[in-house]
Amino acid sequence: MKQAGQIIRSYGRRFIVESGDRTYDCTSRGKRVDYACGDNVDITVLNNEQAVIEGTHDRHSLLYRQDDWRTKLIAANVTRIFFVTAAVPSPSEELLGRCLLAAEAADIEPIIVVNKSDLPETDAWLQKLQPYRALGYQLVTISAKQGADALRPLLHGNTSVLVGQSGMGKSTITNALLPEAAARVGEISEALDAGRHTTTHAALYHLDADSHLIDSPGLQEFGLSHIGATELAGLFPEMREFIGHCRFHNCTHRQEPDCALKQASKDGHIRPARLELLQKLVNQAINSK
Ligand SMILES: Nc1nc2c(ncn2[C@@H]2O[C@H](COP(=O)(O)OP(=O)(O)OP(=O)(O)O)[C@@H](O)[C@H]2O)c(=O)[nH]1
Ligand SMILES: [Zn+2]
Repeated sequence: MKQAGQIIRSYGRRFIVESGDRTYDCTSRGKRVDYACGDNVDITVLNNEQAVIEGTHDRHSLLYRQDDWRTKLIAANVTRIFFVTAAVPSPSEELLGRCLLAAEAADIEPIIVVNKSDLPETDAWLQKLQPYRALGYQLVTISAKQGADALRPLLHGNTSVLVGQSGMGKSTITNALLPEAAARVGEISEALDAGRHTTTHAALYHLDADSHLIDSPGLQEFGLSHIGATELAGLFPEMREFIGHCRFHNCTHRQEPDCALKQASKDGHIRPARLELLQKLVNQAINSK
């Protein structure tokens, strides 16, 4: 008999599905792997521990990244993305920029969490991130080692996902918010991860009846080849008002004369680093065709 459930762990090919007050270790029909943590699914129960995923229900949202040929689903049905960053170890501003674009493309609100505020290096990194606040993104500064309660009001009523480079503190945040659940889940993941400390799979935790949190594995890259060249500029909030004012209606904002975005950058309305990111992504989108 089929029953409904939700994927709360995704190991790539194996999934843990929560259904009612039970969890099942699941495989998928035909070895389908296009399921993500947070997906609402139908399962066929085989026994007390095992079930098979038959398919997903419609998704409200899907956050994913795509390198040239590989699609990596990050989380489904999330309403907020927390990009977790810290001054140590070496944060990448490009990765932040790419993640913000993926959030804009998926129509999910991103929030930037600057973790490790206890470290002296944090001030300089926070300064570098101020322009993102001007773009309308919320920045929250915390020290997860001391607690993550400042995030609670932002998590409330949402299904949130933590994304970011490895070592920025996503798991520390999860543990601070959910000491008991994390300890319980630690048992499952230890058996599967053979004692590794780094997060190797996405995991969904319940904060309360309507607030849920997904911790995801650390990212080193964030491929956006699912976003077409013409779509990219519209995902940069500061570029929107200039789109449509270039001399050529199909301007790619690279070599063309009288490009409204390049002019806006010269006039100080668009930071050069952001225009360079756009141009780099347009190059990649055009070359990968
Ligand atoms: N100083 C300081 N260190 C922190 C803080 N939060 C986390 N750390 C440390 O940063 C390191 C990485 O933390 P994790 O929570 O494992 O990072 P992660 O983002 O989950 O990393 P992955 O699982 O690899 O994706 C650990 O040594 C933490 O103790 C903080 O607020 N201040
Ligand atoms: Zn242009």
